[in-house]
Amino acid sequence: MNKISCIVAGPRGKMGSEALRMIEKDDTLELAACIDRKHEGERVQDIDGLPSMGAIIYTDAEICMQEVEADVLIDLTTPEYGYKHTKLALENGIRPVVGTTGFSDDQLSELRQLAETKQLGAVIAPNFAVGAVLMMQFSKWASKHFPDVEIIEKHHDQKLDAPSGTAAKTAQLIQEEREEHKQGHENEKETIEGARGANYDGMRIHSVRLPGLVAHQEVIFGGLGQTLTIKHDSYHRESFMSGVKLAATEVMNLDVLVYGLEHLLD
Ligand SMILES: NC(=O)C1=CN([C@@H]2O[C@H](COP(=O)(O)OP(=O)(O)OC[C@H]3O[C@@H](n4cnc5c(N)ncnc54)[C@H](OP(=O)(O)O)[C@@H]3O)[C@@H](O)[C@H]2O)C=CC1
Ligand SMILES: O=C(O)C1=N[C@H](C(=O)O)C[C@H](O)C1
Repeated sequence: MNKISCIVAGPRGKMGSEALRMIEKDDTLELAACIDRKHEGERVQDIDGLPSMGAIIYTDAEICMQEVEADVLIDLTTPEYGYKHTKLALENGIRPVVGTTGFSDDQLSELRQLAETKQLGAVIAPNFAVGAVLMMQFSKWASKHFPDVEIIEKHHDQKLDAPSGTAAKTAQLIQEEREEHKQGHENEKETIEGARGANYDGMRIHSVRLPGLVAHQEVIFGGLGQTLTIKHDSYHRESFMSGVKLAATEVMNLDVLVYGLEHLLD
């Protein structure tokens, strides 16, 4: 069986380097090339801290995607470049698997449309950890019975986007499930701006950023005389890798863009 050949964008990053280690050990995936901001023309194995892999690094994403024969782009970069890389991949017949968070709704719609026009599979997943996907699904279900809900997400202090992609996706899933609902006191006033967090359709999202954290989320539901808390913790970035592999495998059988790993799980 042919291996699925992958380009990884962001190979020196916390997630990108973990993805390289996963691909190195995997029998079904292989690394075709990397896209980085530095190290043009060098090999992955020549970069400190990266696995011993011979793939070449490109700093120009367009040239990379035109020159390298690859099935899948795995993007783990920044919102700005992740969006550009995803678009380029679709334009060059390469299926994107995107973990990068922080895309706007308009960007997601545009990419969905492009994938449809090209009839090319794409997976954009704000969280590749199976436990986090279940946490989001359980939260969606719970909101049917407990419409009063707040989300607390906690991440390492190097994270660029807030709220996290996972929190935004959780809020969207809850919005789809619960009836139209106003929560909290109608005369509530913040005496310090931002005290009540971000407002997504009346749901509050609180973003904590601290060294020592990896990726954590609690969804708290309040009812009469009770609360329900649904919580997930990623303590290590290995937690995301079975999801990255699943997406890189399943994207080969898709001809549309799917948003969220839940679409690929039984
Ligand atoms: N879906 C999921 O399950 C998960 C998603 N994420 C998301 O993945 C993304 C990356 O996270 P993380 O690894 O923690 O972040 P890091 O900052 O550790 O890594 C990002 C990497 O991308 C590189 N980069 C920046 N611009 C470019 C470019 N133009 N071309 C190629 N590489 C570039 C950075 O280089 P430099 O250091 O030089 O700036 C850096 O090495 C974030 O959006 C995060 O939210 C994170 C964890 C899980
Ligand atoms: O930046 C991170 O670290 C993470 N980002 C994703 C998000 O924004 O939800 C997934 C996970 O929470 C880790």
